Amino acid sequence: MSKAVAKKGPVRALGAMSGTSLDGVDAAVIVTDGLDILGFGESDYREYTEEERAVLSAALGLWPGEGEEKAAEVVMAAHEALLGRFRDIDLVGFHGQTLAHEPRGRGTHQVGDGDALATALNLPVVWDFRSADIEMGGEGAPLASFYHHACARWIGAQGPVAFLNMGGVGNLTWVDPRIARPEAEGALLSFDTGPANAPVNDLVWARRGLAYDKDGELARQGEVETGALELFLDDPYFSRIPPKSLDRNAFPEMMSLVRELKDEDAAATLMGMAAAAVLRGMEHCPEPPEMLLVTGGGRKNPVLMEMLSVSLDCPVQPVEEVGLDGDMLEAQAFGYLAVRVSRGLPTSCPSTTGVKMSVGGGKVSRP
Ligand SMILES: Nc1ncnc2c1ncn2[C@@H]1O[C@H](COP(=O)(O)OP(=O)(O)OP(=O)(O)O)[C@@H](O)[C@H]1O
Ligand SMILES: CC(=O)N[C@H]1[C@@H]2OC[C@@H](O2)[C@@H](O)[C@@H]1O[C@H](C)C(=O)O
Repeated sequence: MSKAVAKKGPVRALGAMSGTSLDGVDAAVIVTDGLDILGFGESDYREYTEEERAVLSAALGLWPGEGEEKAAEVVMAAHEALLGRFRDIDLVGFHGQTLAHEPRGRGTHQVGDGDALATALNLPVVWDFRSADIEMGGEGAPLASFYHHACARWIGAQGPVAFLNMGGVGNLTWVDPRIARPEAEGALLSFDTGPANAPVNDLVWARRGLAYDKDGELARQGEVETGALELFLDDPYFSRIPPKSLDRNAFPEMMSLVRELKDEDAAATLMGMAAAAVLRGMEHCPEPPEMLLVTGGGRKNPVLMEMLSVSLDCPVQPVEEVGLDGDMLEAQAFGYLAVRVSRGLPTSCPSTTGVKMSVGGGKVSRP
């Protein structure tokens, strides 16, 4: 093991996440011993160009060997350029780009090669975080849950809180910080709530050539079509007991449900579906959280935040309200998880992914 990974105290880990909304790569430094957050460092972002996004979008659903080379090139070039800007890094946590996710079938596929990245950066790289969990019967997602537990302790939460990540897909982690170890029974419950921003992005791209509905401007002018919403909520996914996870395009019927609607109503309805999926998800919490802390791009959408606030009994706040960075939380999570993997600590457990027993997923590649 390289000296940097083996050293005992805190390390400066660089986490990188290329999420399901296909907007770009986030990278952030976190200082941690794999248990506690000891500090935060620099962060940076590399947006995908329109051409790159088109390549990634066309590769969604592909499995290894099915012609994903172009997507791999896009992902690797973006990561090498972005991660090369950072200095004094001990270890990299590289999530890659999820192209396909079928935990009960073919597994999960994040494109990107950790071996090649380790060589390019001359640093140890932890990657392929999800496969081991799936091999042991888990969903392979969500994985940020253990980091959310560290966040809840870092903000000094005294009772249960919930983290909601509204990226392309939504995921929720209920945390009881009074239980010190995340893998201990009762400390965590996590699962994907449903589609979040991805359907609205797809809609405004197809109809208006926009990457996303900025500040919910389009949705704000429309009305939620309740018939479509009810049909969407009939899907058995929402009553399934968590843990559970989703592929980005797991609800293809959403688009046909709004096909006949004018742009404003279609955007409002898709946003309403994302919010309603969260409300259904909240019903699975073991006890009501003291607050819902929202991370990911969706927290910047006032229409979505309003939909959540009016329907939930607890305060709904962006994570910035408690001193965290909602643009970088997932990137930090994969830095934190990389340190855990390098130290043999678990990264998921039965209540976060449904895995049979706690598991530390992830390969370590050295330069
Ligand atoms: N000002 C804004 N108004 C409305 N929506 C926004 C705004 N800013 C960001 N978003 C939405 O958030 C998305 C990006 O979110 P984020 O970066 O959290 O996604 P991700 O990391 O790709 O996803 P995931 O967490 O699912 O992997 C954008 O594609 C857009 O839909
Ligand atoms: C398979 C996969 O990449 N899943 C992502 C996706 O994006 C959000 C949601 O679906 C979550 O399950 C996960 O990412 C977060 C960061 C996680 O693993 O916690």
